[in-house]
Amino acid sequence: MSGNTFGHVFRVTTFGESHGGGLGVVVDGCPAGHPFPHARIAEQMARRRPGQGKLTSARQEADAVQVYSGLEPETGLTLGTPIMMMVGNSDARSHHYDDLAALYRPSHADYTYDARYGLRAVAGGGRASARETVGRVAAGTLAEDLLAALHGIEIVAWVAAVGDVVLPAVDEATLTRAQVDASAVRCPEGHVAEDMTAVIEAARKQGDTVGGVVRCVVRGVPAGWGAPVFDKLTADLAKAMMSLPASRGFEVGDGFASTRLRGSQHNDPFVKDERGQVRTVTNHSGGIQGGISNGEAIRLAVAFKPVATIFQPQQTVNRAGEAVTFQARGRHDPCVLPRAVPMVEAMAALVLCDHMLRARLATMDGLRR
Ligand SMILES: Cc1cc2nc3c(=O)[nH]c(=O)nc-3n(C[C@H](O)[C@H](O)[C@H](O)COP(=O)(O)O)c2cc1C
Repeated sequence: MSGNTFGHVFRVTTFGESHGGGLGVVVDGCPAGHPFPHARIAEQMARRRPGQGKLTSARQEADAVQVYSGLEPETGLTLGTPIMMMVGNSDARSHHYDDLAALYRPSHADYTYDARYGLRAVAGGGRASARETVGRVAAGTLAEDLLAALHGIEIVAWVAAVGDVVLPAVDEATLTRAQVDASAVRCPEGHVAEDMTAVIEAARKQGDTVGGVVRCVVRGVPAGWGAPVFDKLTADLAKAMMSLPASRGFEVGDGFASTRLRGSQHNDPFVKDERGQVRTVTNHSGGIQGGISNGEAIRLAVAFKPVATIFQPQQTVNRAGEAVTFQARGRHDPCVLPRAVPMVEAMAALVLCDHMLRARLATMDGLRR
């Protein structure tokens, strides 16, 4: 397996390199008859793209998605056949990467790609570049649109920490993308967003980078999605999030903080609500128990590292193993957190859409039309 495909029923294969002809995705397993969400995909692609201001890489890419297959031309409905989406690369400055063929950037993927394949696409970092996520965000937004249409599901991610600046809490029941996008850093609390911006600006001026945490809530997932052993929702979400470039940690519910609680504090008591629905009073579990959704909001967090490309001299070795000093050039993100927000939303949508379709195949009721 090459590791370019994700999902079981709703399957995506991404393709393309950062400085090649373009990048995209083939989606296989999308149900027929769904109105293709062109506008929604364009919106999420705009939130993902570089060139959004001083906090992101200055590379200018329009990232307009072309759809090559899988839609009925007259109606724009999905045909149930593979959907191929692609964006071109127009602002690649490959000469900035000339030195990199012969040396290994510290904490980037040059050495490990060489170790794995014996060669690599040097310019722009090839598939190690976050440009690979173009295909994920396009496919994830289609998945999100299916989840919204069939179950009214809403997915909202936000920047919850940058360096030492931490957003204490938000109202996860009502938070909207508009509130998240009120600041360029994508933190919904104004004064915290300002502090985060200052930290990113300071890092950028020092030629350095800074990491942080994206949190995400998924509202409206019914009880009963997931699988009990290997393909637990927790496990699939962990794999999805940890497949994002620069991700270094993953939590569901209270995550690592749950280790500081007693069972008596962490347990989520069950009650029946006014509609006779089984609910929990609290949601420390993050909406998943035994690998299966319990009908509460799914709450997760992803930690992103301070990315590798800093504009300071660094010690490394070349392909011959000789010690050299490396000085980066080009356009890079001083902090990837604001752009990671739509990527986390997309990966959550891909996992949940796959499990929505799998849940339908799991029972006789789901199979009856
Ligand atoms: C939105 C986003 C933007 C990124 N931009 C850069 C960048 O400008 N420079 C860089 O060195 N790494 C960047 N990265 C991270 C690299 O793609 C990643 O660190 C590299 O592939 C090595 O993989 P690893 O960090 O997951 O081990 C970015 C990641 C994300 C999510």
